[in-house]
Amino acid sequence: MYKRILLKLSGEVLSGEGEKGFNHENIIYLVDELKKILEYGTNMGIVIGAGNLFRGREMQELSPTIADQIGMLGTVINALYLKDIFEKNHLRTVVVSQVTSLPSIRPIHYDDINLYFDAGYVVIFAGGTSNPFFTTDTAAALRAVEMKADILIKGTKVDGIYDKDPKKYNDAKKFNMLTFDEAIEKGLKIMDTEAFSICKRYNMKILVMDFFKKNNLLSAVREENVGTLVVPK
Ligand SMILES: Nc1ncnc2c1ncn2[C@@H]1O[C@H](COP(=O)(O)OP(=O)(O)O)[C@@H](O)[C@H]1O
Ligand SMILES: O=c1ccn([C@@H]2O[C@H](COP(=O)(O)OP(=O)(O)O)[C@@H](O)[C@H]2O)c(=O)[nH]1
Repeated sequence: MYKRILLKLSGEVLSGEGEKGFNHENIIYLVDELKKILEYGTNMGIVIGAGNLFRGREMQELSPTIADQIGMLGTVINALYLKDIFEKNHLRTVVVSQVTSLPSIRPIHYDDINLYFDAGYVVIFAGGTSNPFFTTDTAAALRAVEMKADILIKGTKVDGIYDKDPKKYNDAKKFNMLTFDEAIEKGLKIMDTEAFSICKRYNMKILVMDFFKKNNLLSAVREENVGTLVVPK
């Protein structure tokens, strides 16, 4: 069983696929799925996206640098929203970020991360990488390496990595396992090349799995055969 994981969740986990905003049922589903894992004492870092609010590339009328800063602020909004709901459901949570100074957000200090985990807190990393032109997948790769996670788990709306987008092609074939080099060479669009290449450099395994299937996250953390694993060799 993995002891320390970085979970990357798309903003749409909070709204429902293709929706905007917050859907309480979806968020309670997330809380329930996390509780099943946290009861084992698993150290849990979360990088949350902002697709339920703003994606830089969707704001064509704006300059990309501004649109992306709005996108990053969206991840901060999601992180604070989650912190409150988590705590109302008895999950102690700390939000850390470099992009904003607000009373409920702490700066990222490496020395503190272990203290938060030891005290049983979920750590939500908000604000992406702090730079425009990146995505929260790349932030997840960075934070996974920084917090020395056993694995980066991308919880998403498909059940793994395919040779082409399974939402567009019925004949797409799923991989059970592939290497970072294969993922990069094949140009698989499930994650950014930047994220794959950071994980490759630091030997950080990635698991892509269907977050919307009940108990799937627990199976993933128990190292059962779900989703697609991306490994160094
Ligand atoms: N090779 C691929 N294998 C699996 N999913 C893929 C692939 N290429 C594109 N996708 C798409 O990537 C999506 C998941 O990425 P996700 O990060 O959740 O999206 P976003 O970041 O846009 O919210 C899936 O819905 C799927 O349609
Ligand atoms: O390091 C980062 C992370 C995110 N973003 C912006 O924040 C938005 C939301 O992140 P993402 O698209 O990764 O969210 P998700 O699709 O996972 O919900 C992106 O579209 C970018 O505009 C950014 O500029 N830099």
